Amino acid sequence: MTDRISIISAKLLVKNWGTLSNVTLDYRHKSGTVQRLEREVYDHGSAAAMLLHDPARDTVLLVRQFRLPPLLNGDAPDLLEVCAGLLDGEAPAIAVAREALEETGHDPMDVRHVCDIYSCPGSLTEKVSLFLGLYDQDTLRHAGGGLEHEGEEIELVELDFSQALAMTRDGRIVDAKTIILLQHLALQRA
Ligand SMILES: Nc1nc2c(ncn2[C@@H]2O[C@H](COP(=O)(O)OP(=O)(O)O[C@H]3O[C@H](CO)[C@@H](O)[C@H](O)[C@@H]3O)[C@@H](O)[C@H]2O)c(=O)[nH]1
Ligand SMILES: [Mg+2]
Repeated sequence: MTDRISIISAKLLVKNWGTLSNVTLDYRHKSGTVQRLEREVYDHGSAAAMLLHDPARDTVLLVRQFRLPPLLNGDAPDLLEVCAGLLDGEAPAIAVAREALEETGHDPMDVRHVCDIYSCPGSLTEKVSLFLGLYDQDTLRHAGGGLEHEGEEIELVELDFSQALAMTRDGRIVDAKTIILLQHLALQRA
């Protein structure tokens, strides 16, 4: 790994949809002291997400869907997000195009990689590749809505960009990847 860190063992706690492991490691502090630590890590693979923007009308196309963890944390469970999905072994650019089509029905144009983020680096191995893409009436292929047989029920929500940005400030948009992409678009035109 690195000369600061030695992985001693990784004990599999749960292998189901994702994999939860308890990792034992030796961490050498700057002082030279070596400390044995245990950390639980959840691995469900990496992901990709895309903000769809229509520059002519200055709108964005988001998706609203049920998310269990916010509900368990005492928040509203229907989150407004950019379209996104897990990689399923694909390259991020391929996966994000597939997810955009499944979830929004659009085959976006001029897709551009923005940055990669660790969504929760203390607990998850997941790295999310963020993209910006353009949509309009010519990129529409079908109604979208996600895959019902996988338990998805996705509502498409089109908003004026300024309204979506305001919603990141008043708590109506709380998903990190969505906030980052909306702020990226705002910075780009500032
Ligand atoms: N059987 C089973 N299926 C699951 C489980 N967890 C999720 N799924 C299913 O796996 C699929 C995941 O859908 P994707 O569109 O590929 O991923 P996503 O959930 O949209 O993930 C994106 O958004 C998340 C929330 O912000 C992000 O956490 C993630 O990184 C990614 O960006 C969905 O059909 C969902 O129902 C589980 O524990 N068991
Ligand atoms: Mg998804």
